[in-house]
Amino acid sequence: MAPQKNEKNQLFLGLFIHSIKLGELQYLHDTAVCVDKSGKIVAVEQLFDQKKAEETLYPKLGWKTEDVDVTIAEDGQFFFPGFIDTHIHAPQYPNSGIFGKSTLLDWLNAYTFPMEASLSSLPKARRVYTRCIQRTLSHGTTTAAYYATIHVPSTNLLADLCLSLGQRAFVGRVCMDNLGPDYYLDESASHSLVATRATINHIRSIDASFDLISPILTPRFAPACSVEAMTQLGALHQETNLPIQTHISENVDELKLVKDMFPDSKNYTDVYDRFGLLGKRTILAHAIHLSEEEADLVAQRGSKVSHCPCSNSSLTSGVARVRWLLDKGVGVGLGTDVSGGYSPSILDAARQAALVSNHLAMPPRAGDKRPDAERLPEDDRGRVRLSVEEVLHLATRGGAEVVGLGEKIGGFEVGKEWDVQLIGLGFVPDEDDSTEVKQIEDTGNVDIFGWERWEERIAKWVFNGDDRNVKKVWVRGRLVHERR
Ligand SMILES: O=c1[nH]c(=O)c2nc[nH]c2[nH]1
Ligand SMILES: [Zn+2]
Repeated sequence: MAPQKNEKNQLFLGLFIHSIKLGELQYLHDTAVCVDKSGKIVAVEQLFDQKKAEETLYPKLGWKTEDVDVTIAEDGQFFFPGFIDTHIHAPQYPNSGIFGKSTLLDWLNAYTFPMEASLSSLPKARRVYTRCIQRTLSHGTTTAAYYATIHVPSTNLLADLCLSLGQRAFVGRVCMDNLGPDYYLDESASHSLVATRATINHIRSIDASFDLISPILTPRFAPACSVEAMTQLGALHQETNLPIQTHISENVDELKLVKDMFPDSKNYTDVYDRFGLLGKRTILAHAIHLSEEEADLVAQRGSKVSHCPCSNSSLTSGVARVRWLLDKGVGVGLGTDVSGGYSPSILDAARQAALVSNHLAMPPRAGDKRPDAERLPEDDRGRVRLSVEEVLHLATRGGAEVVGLGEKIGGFEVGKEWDVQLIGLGFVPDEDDSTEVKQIEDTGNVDIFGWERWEERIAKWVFNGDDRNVKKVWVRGRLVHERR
């Protein structure tokens, strides 16, 4: 197995929308984008006409008309960079929506460990992982940073399935030799390392240069890893420079646990730092309760944060201060954190990131002791709110930086790879008074378009859109999802 090659060059015509920096979307109307057989963007020109593209662009690129597939965005449709899910647990997918009134530590024991343990079964792993990949692709996720389970064969299977279904992915065998139940625990630190190396070797055997699928070192979180395990993972990172993903500062009981278990460390962030696990390639999920000093250290080390608003609300973990992190220069992306988060959609995560930031902006009630709100000077309350343009940045270009692929994906520049979704918003012209039910089915739930500015349409998409609006999805130029 190896990443598939495309048989033809491709021409895409129409409207392209992407984030060019935090808070700024660029609208490229009447534009042509050429993508070569390797899936790379080789030309971006403002000229909508297919004939003109054939006459002016093809000769420059050495293309012949019969060797090119053409995709045109119709009225109400636009090309948008694929979403990047910087934090998702594939084996927890069947638990989506089941969390009751639990919080992190009891949720892990009640729901999560039993489900993850059951994925030692390869037939079950195949079913669950296939659905998880297909579902996230159908929501426009072209790259995912996956946690698998402690089992090597099913983790390797997740990597195989991502490759064959065409989703760009980071796949991590979960390291946990502590805290978990007897039935779901690495035997020892050294066993944990051997198993991690086995998955790295497997991924190298299916995608030698980690072009589409990359291994990622995955200490579950500090309380689940012994000192030996973290020492060895730090050394493995030093040796391989592979990316790292873990959780940090999600829940107040977790913080107490970390304090008790690592009395010599100054704080939670220092635990990872001591073991060499806090570097440029580290993705830290949640980061809700970090102190000023910890956030400064995260910024200094160049580590990144995966913001998971749906999970943070579902498990009542807290409200992450995204603006505060961004102001410190910390790179932030979005994560679904399935199944702490119940939704597989990064569009949903973007929407919830905006709403959760609004909560930070609301003045606290008298007597409210929560530090986040009280610390905020009144003048800053509006500034903590994340705009539509900002959350879409976190969902795409920001996420690409978080997973270390900022040079490769996240926007429409020559040299980037074609990881893209075609969004259809059910354009209904103002004068169309049709009440046919069929029309509603065809357009998804965003059928309220036709009169407003494009900026307003995008806001409507963020707050009302879903997978029905995702018409086609490509990764590296390969069509990996099409809505029929
Ligand atoms: O959101 C979370 N999901 C998990 O599976 C997990 N494990 C440790 N900490 C965690 N947090
Ligand atoms: Zn998680």
